[in-house]
Amino acid sequence: MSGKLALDAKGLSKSYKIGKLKQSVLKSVDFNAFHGQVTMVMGPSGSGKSTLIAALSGLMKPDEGEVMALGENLWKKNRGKVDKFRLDHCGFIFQGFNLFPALNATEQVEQVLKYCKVPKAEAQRRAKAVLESVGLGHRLKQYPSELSGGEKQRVAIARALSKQPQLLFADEPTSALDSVSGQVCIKLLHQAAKERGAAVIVVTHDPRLEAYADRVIHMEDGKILSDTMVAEPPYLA
Ligand SMILES: Nc1ncnc2c1ncn2[C@@H]1O[C@H](COP(=O)(O)OP(=O)(O)OP(=O)(O)O)[C@@H](O)[C@H]1O
Repeated sequence: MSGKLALDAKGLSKSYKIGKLKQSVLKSVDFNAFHGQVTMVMGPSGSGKSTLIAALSGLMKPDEGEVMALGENLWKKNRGKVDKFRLDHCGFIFQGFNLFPALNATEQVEQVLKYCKVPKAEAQRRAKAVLESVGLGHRLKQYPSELSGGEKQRVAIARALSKQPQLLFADEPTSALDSVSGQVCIKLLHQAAKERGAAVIVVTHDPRLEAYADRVIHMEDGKILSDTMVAEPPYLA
């Protein structure tokens, strides 16, 4: 699986209308990502990174262009099938963690598995195992208000990993974290690519994360300016 094309997008364009003004946010962008690789998307604020992720993951339909995701033409599907694709194959990690305040760490993960129709006993077993794998075996019953920022992000990562997605999207996953927690977070994403063959796409401003990237893409003003394969990622050194 590793090294195979997971995402292949061509000619993605998107504009937003604000009053009478039309702002072009993606300008015919071609993008691809491979299983087993961490692809980092960097660029200034407003350059279209989050919009690109949204178009690649089935969150927002582009005005033009095509996304082949795991061999399927994503935007040719009807809304329900796009949602189902996202549920079955995509994991998301966001800057703000997006945890439910009323659920403890285990329940956060079980909730997602319930949506994926995993039987209850299996969901309980998997939630515990995945939380242990991100180093939260001692925080299984804690609520978000009782967890540090780094721990909350690890719950969010556990939740995203629990359904074993082939496509993992992280949008500024470390920006609310101190550098140690940020490193733990990126190492877990890196592990998902290397051990499970997920295609991991990370939008970030954080240059420290480049050390874990197989590929770094720079965006500016709705276009890809550069796309660099890191021949020997520094983390191996
Ligand atoms: N729903 C929307 N309606 C109108 N404009 C939007 C919408 N979403 C994004 N934009 C605009 O599109 C542009 C690109 O936004 P996007 O979030 O993709 O950029 P970004 O590179 O991810 O920025 P940041 O690094 O600040 O998160 C911005 O100017 C933003 O204001």
